[in-house]
Amino acid sequence: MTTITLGPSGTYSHRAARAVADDGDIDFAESMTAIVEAVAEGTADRGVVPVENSIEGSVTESLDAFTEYDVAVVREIITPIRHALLAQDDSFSLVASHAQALAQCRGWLEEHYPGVDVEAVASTARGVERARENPDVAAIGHPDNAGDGLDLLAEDIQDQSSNATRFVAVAPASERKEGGGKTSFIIYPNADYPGLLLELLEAFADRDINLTRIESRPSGERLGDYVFHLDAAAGLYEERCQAALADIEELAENGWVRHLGSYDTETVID
Ligand SMILES: O=C(O)C(=O)Cc1ccccc1
Repeated sequence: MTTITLGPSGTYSHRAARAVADDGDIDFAESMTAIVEAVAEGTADRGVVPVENSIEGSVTESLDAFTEYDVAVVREIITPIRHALLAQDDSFSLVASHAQALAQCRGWLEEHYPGVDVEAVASTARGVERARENPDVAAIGHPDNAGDGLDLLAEDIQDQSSNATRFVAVAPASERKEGGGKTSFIIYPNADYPGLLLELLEAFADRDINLTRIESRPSGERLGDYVFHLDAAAGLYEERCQAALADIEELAENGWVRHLGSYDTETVID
């Protein structure tokens, strides 16, 4: 079974993917969209992408890919993220990393290297590659990337000590499950009236279903028109969850509702 995730080797996504790929068969792609697309088109069996970080919030590219491609969410992996600064020595003038990592360490960088240039690259491991090639470049990434010419200049440089990222494993849509403690929905009501969002939320509240997350993303159709990503702490095997789904489908009769399936959560510390 091939699992695809953000590469090259050594990214945080790679670490999360190891928990999914028991056989170690892991392929790499350069973007969240490419990972979700590979699963939707059948070139990989599983994809592992980050969806949310406790400091920086949503990974919007992953959410938008779930709207664009029909896939199932089959697992959720929460993992603590501890960033290190890696370089050949202290003489660097540029810090290269994934935009999320740069944002999670913004305060630390301003305090310790004020005015240093930053450059967003496709992944933390891409930044590590750049730093290995060029003494002017430092990278932010997992400390295990040190060695082979790269020193650990500082560890635990994230702005909050409890920095965690939620990853999901996606599978082909045909593998959607009803069993699991959580369910993800994407709702496009294609409507705009006072109380619409309240009614969508009531479908869950009235049945005592806790929502763990709601995020609006622009639909791309027109300004002020949104797609809602909603995670509920209930499985589709539960009657109350099916009833909530029926309600939101009715409310979104001019648009669409997609459930990405039910799944369980696990915390992976490594
Ligand atoms: O670039 C990586 O290593 C990723 O997997 C994306 C990412 C970046 C920062 C925190 C969590 C995930």
